[in-house]
Amino acid sequence: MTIYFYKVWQPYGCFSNFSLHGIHIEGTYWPTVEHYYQAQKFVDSADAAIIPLIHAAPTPEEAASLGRCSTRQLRRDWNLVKTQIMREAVLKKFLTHADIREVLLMTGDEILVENSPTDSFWGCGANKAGLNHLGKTLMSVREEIRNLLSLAVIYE
Ligand SMILES: Nc1c(N[C@@H]2O[C@H](COP(=O)(O)O)[C@@H](O)[C@H]2O)[nH]c(=O)[nH]c1=O
Repeated sequence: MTIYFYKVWQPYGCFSNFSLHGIHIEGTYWPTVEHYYQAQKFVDSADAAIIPLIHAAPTPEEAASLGRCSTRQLRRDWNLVKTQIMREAVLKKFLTHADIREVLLMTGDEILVENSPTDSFWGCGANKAGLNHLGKTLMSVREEIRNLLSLAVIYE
């Protein structure tokens, strides 16, 4: 059975990048994956001054709104690096927080889909045929954590 998620307050809301699960990456604490992801858009770009504002945004919605401003200049390699950046952040989130790691592992081999009606890159889009890269990232992270746990048992 496919598992759909989207908003934090809906079922499986902890799979949303807007869920309030902080991550430490390279010495910096980010309040949500969304804060980190939106800030990475501007690393080494002419608009890098926005990064501390995104970092300090009081909510992930505000972080996303700052990062989505169409007049700012994104880093040139953004389309090449964004899925890897997302994977690193999502992996860190589920390695850091044991309670939601259990929720992810309990989904077994079910297909996970970000049920975004507006995003057919990270989600499935309104027609449900989108690329679902966030769902794919979560499934890949689930697999990696399972492998890490089985290695931990072997070397115990
Ligand atoms: N969950 C969720 C969203 N989806 C998230 O938006 C991000 C994509 O942003 P961008 O690349 O700037 O279009 C990505 O983290 C995706 O999972 N968007 C929302 O407006 N509200 C929400 O509750």
